[in-house]
Amino acid sequence: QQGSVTASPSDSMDDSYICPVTTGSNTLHLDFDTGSSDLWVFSTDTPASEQGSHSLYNGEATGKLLSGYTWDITYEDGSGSKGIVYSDKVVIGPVTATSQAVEAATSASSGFVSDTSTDGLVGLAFSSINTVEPQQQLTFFDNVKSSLASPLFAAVLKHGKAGTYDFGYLDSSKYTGSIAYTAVDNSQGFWGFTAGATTVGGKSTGSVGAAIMDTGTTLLYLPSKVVSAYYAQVKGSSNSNTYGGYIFPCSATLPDWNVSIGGTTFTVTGSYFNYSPVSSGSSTCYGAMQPNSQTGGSTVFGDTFIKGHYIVFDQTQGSNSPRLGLAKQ
Ligand SMILES: Cc1cc(CN)n(C)n1
Repeated sequence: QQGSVTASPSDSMDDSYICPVTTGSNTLHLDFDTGSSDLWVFSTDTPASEQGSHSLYNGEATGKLLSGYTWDITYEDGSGSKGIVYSDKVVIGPVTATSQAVEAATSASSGFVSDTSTDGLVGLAFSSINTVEPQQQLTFFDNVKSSLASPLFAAVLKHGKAGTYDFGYLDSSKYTGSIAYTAVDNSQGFWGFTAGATTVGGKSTGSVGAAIMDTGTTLLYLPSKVVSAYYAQVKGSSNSNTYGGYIFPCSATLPDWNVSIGGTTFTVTGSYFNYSPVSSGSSTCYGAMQPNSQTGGSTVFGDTFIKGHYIVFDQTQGSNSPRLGLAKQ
């Protein structure tokens, strides 16, 4: 099988990208996250006080309860959820997993409860970091990959408009030039890779090193040397204690940022680095490139980098030789 599902920005800042997913007989809007490995949903097992206006998965109606199984996840940004586990049919686009572990939330942190755009997450990192106990469960990709035309999926996310996640095939109409491949280190359960030299305005701004490709993270978190060298090219920028990161006048001209990955140079358009005003109506804006001290030292290529590129999460060389493919959209 193979196919595509629409990925829509959750808000005007491209905070996340959500896709329609049918779990059992209910369609929910889920955040596809290549930085985690649990498929969890708001459900009829979520306390009414926490259901908000979310669409709900009804495990009792269509699923098989995995008796005594539990899950509990905390993300890098401190958000989290936990609950019980069903096995059920999950359909994404035209791709079906017949017995997918659907993790029903019995508790979710306030950010999830109030984020009405997102009814849960689909973890697309490696199953080695799935949190279900006593028996770890497989991700949607791991469950379907042997039935896909090719064992891969591609993220084709866009700034301010709908893109897609494609499962099982490469679509040459969605990228330009050739795909540059680079080896993946999945020893920590992530799509880890090495990024190299960076430049801004023709000037070298240092090398990045080990990083993860994470569709579930909004911004681009880099070594402080690279970040300070970037904002040195942005008039009026500063690293604000008040706002916990680099800010600049919303009217500032933001230069493009270039990075070498897999022997090819990729560019993030400068305007993508204007995340949003620090508060509604402010003329001070918060940067979409921030130091990796904000992510516990991990360098994270989040949506700020991913949107505008064609990113392939690829196991065609075997599940022990995963790789990332990158191309310009
Ligand atoms: C909910 C969520 C997912 C991620 C990225 N893995 N973050 C930082 N927060």
